[in-house]
Amino acid sequence: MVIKKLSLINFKNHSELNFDFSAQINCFVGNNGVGKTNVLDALHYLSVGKSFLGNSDFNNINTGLDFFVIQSEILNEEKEDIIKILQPKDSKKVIRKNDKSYDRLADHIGYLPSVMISPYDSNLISDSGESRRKFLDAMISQTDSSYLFDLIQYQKTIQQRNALLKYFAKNRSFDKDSLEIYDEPVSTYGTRIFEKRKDFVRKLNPIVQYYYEIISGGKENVNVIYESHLLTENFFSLLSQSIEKDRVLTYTSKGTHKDDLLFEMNGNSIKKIGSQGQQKSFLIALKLAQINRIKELTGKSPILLLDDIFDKLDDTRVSQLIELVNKEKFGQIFITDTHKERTENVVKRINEESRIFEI
Ligand SMILES: Nc1ncnc2c1ncn2[C@@H]1O[C@H](COP(=O)(O)OP(=O)(O)OP(=O)(O)O)[C@@H](O)[C@H]1O
Repeated sequence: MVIKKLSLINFKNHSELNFDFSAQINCFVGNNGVGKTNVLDALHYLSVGKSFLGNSDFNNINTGLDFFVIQSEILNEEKEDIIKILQPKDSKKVIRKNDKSYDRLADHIGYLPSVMISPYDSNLISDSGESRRKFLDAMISQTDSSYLFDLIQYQKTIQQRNALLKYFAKNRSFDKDSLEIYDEPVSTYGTRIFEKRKDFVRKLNPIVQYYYEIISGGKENVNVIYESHLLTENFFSLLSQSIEKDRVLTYTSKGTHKDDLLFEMNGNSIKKIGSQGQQKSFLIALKLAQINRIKELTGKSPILLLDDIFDKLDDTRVSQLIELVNKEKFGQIFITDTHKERTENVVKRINEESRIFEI
């Protein structure tokens, strides 16, 4: 997949902006706040239909205006597709491929896989389990559309079960049989999600270790560990054991919606003992492993979005990363940087065709 052209209208701070991309490396350079990351965010929209910053779509319309449009020409093997995303200020977002609207956003996921490496990745280490679960889900969804379907159904069913628990609490009543109606669907969707997450992390971990060793020069040993209540108990017994607790809490306390990823360095939590540089290297290794898995599972090279990547890494780590990017033949790459010269030097060292855009 190669993004050949991109046009933005009223997207964030850009009134109108057009790009003709290189099939290999594209760099956006300019001062702080000129809108470089916003261009990467537009590319992220093309991939998964939403902002990577988690903003509501309406907030991404240039302030005070009525709509935004992101349009792109994408080379999909031999043929060219036009992807258009339109967000009016007072109605639903529309995503079209070659003039045909998708019924559901989920149908578009996986068409143009992407991996973003950004300063916000540090939230993956510092935030609660929810952001790591979202990361894991986004990663698997890009390679497996039935996973996304199971996830949506699972979340709906858990919401319904929680609503019933709240209804019981409000009405000072309880009916175990009605609650147990949810056991079957929760268990079916949840167990499938669990199996896929477990398998994905099992295969991801050695690749993270491989990349971390290259980036860090083999100094520390890292691990990605999958944590789930389902590792020790099946779903039916989890639900029946926690029924009294759920009744008091008025929500479902056990299940795959509580899964987490543990990031370790030399057997300790990386959050506690990792320096900023080590954490950043780990996150890059994690993302490179993500690219590797997506490539293996879909046969597509995901587009790589590198936001401010060179800021916190020392020169050796930057060189190692560049060598890696060079050697592994990643897909199309988009980089932002405030230093034009640094970008030019980096790009020179990578033996690929490139374009630099001053924003
Ligand atoms: N909906 C919007 N309408 C107008 N401007 C917006 C909107 N959303 C964000 N912006 C502007 O976009 C700018 C930030 O853009 P962005 O984060 O892409 O900058 P950047 O070039 O990556 O900066 P840095 O080098 O600091 O990371 C800010 O000036 C912000 O006010």
